[in-house]
Amino acid sequence: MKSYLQNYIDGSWVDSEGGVGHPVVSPATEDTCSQIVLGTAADVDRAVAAARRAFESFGQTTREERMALLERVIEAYKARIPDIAEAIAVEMGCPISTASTAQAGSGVAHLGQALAALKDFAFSESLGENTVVREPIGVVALITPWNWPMNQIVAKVGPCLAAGCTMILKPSEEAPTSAAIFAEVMEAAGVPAGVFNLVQGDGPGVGTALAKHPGIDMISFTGSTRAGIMVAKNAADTVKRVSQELGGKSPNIIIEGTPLDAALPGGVGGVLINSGQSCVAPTRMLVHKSQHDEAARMVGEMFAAKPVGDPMTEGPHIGPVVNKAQWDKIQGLIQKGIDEGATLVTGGLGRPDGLERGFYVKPTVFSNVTPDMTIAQEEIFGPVLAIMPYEDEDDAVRIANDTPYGLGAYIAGDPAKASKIVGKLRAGAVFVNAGGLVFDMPFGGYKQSGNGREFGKFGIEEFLEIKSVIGAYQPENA
Ligand SMILES: NC(=O)c1ccc[n+]([C@@H]2O[C@H](COP(=O)([O-])OP(=O)(O)OC[C@H]3O[C@@H](n4cnc5c(N)ncnc54)[C@H](O)[C@@H]3O)[C@@H](O)[C@H]2O)c1
Repeated sequence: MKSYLQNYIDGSWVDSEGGVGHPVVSPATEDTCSQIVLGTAADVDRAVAAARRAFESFGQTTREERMALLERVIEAYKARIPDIAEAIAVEMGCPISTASTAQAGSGVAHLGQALAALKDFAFSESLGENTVVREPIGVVALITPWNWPMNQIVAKVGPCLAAGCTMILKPSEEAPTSAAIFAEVMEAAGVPAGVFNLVQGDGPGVGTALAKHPGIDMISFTGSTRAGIMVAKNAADTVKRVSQELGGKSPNIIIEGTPLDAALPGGVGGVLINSGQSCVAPTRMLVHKSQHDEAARMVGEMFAAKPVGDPMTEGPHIGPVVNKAQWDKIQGLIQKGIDEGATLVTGGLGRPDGLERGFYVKPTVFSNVTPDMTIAQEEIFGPVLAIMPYEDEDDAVRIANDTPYGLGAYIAGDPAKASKIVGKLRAGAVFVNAGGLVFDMPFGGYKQSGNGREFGKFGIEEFLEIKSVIGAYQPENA
């Protein structure tokens, strides 16, 4: 795979000022598959200066100009989907079929939704004699994770362009080459110099420099709650807006009496896709005590039947988890589940049979998990499911809400009964007999899962400031 040893700043690929090389390790082979250069605060200064200059004109563009630009970006993006998918599969281990469809494919969906939302977005509204105007906030830093790397990048870049902001992207150092290909997409689409900039780097280096930078108006952050808090603290001195899309531990309530053969597969698929490395994965399955043991048996069989293998081959299997640190963390949490008294239904410690190399994890199910256990509270980010028995509906809601997170919640069963629960769940998205993202619906968390909302018109709103114009005024960009 190609190495990317430069940053993309002010419309050109440029060397880092003082950056050091960083090997990208394939989680399937444990070998170096590519290399980037971790940028520096000097690179951030240069990118911010370019983005500030570009904002003077890009912030004044018309809706039609930005729509035409987004159309060009979509076309350029489509041409690179195979390259983006391959990069994702190699660098973070998502099997190539899912990397092509769900991962790389999501880029077209997000850019398309940004374009559709921009078409009739209300940038101004009259209030009596006066006018409320929504304007681009300015220069935005986009900090993204490795798990759905392109989905997270494009969910920010599309609305950011639509709003008229200029930006600096810092992708995860774990999945940096798909982001570099995305910068090539922006170059090919003719995005004006300085509007989109890419600075590769890690959290303590480039991430911190972005969060603290006085020339940046907003940080749009997706990642762990731990890092999101550090970003907000570092951004506080410059009073920049911080939008946080953070971790999750989503409950999946199986309503009492629901036939299990229909209710279970959706939740199982939601955990296993991407080897459990999805912020909104339904990783706690809440089952009435009368159906708990049967559900555990059935889910255990489904997990045991899931093949695990090479991400570069087509098929229904799952791949490895992203890196050794993550593999070690998951092993530690599986051990905690055993130590704290949960019932190990299938999977467990170590690699699956026949996979001695690569960060592969056994699809693992625990049952009889109680809310006080570590595996009921912490985001594991691996193919590990906790099945938790509940007494009655109130108990299910209490358990569902009993973590610091509030990203997603799932309900399987009778829609009338589900409807009574929806309003009691402290989560930013509730999936009723459904799963998967809907790209024009707002996406974001309650509680420590964050404070932002992304996707479509809600994504555009994130990147706008509100201006009151008191008195006679005729907006040009209504
Ligand atoms: N809510 C959502 O929309 C959403 C979507 C995807 C992933 N996530 C979450 O992301 C996490 C997994 O991703 P990850 O391991 O890459 O997360 P992470 O927090 O380790 O890293 C995310 C990004 O933040 C950067 N970063 C790390 N420390 C930083 C700091 N101190 N200052 C500035 N930047 C810093 C990283 O370099 C990376 O680019 C999970 O918790 C997952 O739930 C949330």
